[in-house]
Amino acid sequence: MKLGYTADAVRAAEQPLLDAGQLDPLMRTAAAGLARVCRELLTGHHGQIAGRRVVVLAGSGKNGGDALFAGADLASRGAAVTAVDVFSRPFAAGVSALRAAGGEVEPLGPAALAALRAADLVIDGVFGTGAKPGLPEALSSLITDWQAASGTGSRADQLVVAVDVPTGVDASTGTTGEVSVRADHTVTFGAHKAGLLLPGGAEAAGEITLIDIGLDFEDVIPAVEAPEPADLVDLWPLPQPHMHKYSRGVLGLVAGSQRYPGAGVLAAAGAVSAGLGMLRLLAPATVEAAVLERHPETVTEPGRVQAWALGPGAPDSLEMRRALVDAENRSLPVVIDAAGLRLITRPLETSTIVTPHAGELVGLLGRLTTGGPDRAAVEAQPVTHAVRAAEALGAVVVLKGNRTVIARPDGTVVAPPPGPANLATAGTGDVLTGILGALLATTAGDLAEAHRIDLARLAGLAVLLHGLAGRHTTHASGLPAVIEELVLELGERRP
Ligand SMILES: NC(=O)C1=CN([C@@H]2O[C@H](COP(=O)(O)OP(=O)(O)OC[C@H]3O[C@@H](n4cnc5c(N)ncnc54)[C@H](OP(=O)(O)O)[C@@H]3O)[C@@H](O)[C@H]2O)[C@@H](O)CC1
Ligand SMILES: [K+]
Repeated sequence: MKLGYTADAVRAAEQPLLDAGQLDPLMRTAAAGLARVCRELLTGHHGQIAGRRVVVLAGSGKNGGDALFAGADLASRGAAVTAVDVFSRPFAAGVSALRAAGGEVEPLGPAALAALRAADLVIDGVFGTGAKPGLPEALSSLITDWQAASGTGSRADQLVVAVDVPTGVDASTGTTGEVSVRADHTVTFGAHKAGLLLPGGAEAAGEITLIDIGLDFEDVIPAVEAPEPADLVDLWPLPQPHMHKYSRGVLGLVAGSQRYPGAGVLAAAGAVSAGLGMLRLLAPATVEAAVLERHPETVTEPGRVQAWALGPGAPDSLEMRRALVDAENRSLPVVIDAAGLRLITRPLETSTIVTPHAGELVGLLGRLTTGGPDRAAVEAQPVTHAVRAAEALGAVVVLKGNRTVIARPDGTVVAPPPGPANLATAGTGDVLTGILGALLATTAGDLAEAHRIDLARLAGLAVLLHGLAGRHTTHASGLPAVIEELVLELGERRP
């Protein structure tokens, strides 16, 4: 799991070292790590370092300093390095090092654009964690003119390496202005900046390398967690040998209707594929019949459950309300999707996950807060609005989109990697609700006991697995079989 920290947290971690007069060694370590990645990329893509054209975009702060020192390293190995001095007051020690190694410094102007276009490698060191919002006009036209073509650099074989954070990306939130650098690779120092793991920033950053510069984050709560496939092996709740069907967990599912029976079938299949003790389905007879045909082990009588999932496929409101009352009365965890979201007008008195897409989040925020956003605002700033909803509801919010983000009421976020484009099809959300329900049912005991299981992290695992499964199928009804296979594999791979 990658952990992301805000710019303030990074500065706070850096401060004791700066107070101890350690700026110079910190920057040397950072620049050495950056230079190593640049050398590896140049050698890998262009065969060698000597003779390759490198352009350093150098701002006036330490980010520019890091880039200039790395440029000096490449120049000393024979690369032709030109630094573009963006603000006419570059980091002085970096300029001296570059010149001493044979590199040149150019002011920002027409020659800079030509150099950028011709470069084999561009090192973006304009802004890092110290950036204030908004790029100056001359800089934003330079970036636009250089990166106008699709992809990152001006040519397919041009490499772009961002120093710490791509310029134009907010290090803490990942929001980008109209113009920002698109990198193939970002080399970040001390800790992942939260913005590199969030929508916007993650796409701009490309692949990320973290360089350890000795900062201590032991007691700092990360702003963002980004789960990775290896986390599934460690953390996915798998059945233990001593379990029986009730201790493994029973999910009560309220999903599907005469009009939308398929959503009930998909939610049920999602739950079964993720693994659980027993599925108890409360739905009209047509939905029951369709689910029983596929999963004859399903129980269709009311009875005790360990968790509830409700909402896919416009199910009966009365049945959903009954489930919510039971969840609140017995402190059972609940996942609420689609039609179920419309029943929410106040925070629920139990562990809750809601799974809106942008439009549904608008409705939720409208009912829970005054002056709720419109859909465009949610799509432009998904993290901000998911967090607002999580705060207002006291619940975990899984805001579904091409980049799903998960917010906790304390404002921290879980950001799984983006799923494949083919998950943007009907029914995939129903499967996700089923998976989430199964996870709640199988971990309900731990949730109640000591809050050892974190709901948002659990949701992150579900979204991650759902995304991985999406790579192997083109439609929602293909997902459950792949999920089942992946879950079985997790069991085999767990040490
Ligand atoms: N964290 C760590 O432990 C370590 C961090 N390190 C490195 O330091 C970097 C942070 O350096 P930093 O603090 O100097 O900030 P940085 O990002 O270079 O930018 C600030 C400069 O840009 C300017 N400026 C800002 N916004 C502007 C705007 N909109 N328009 C115009 N100008 C604007 C601003 O000017 P000012 O407003 O001060 O006049 C200031 O000069 C970090 O990302 C990493 O690379 C490592 O070397 C060592 C360990
Ligand atoms: K940068």
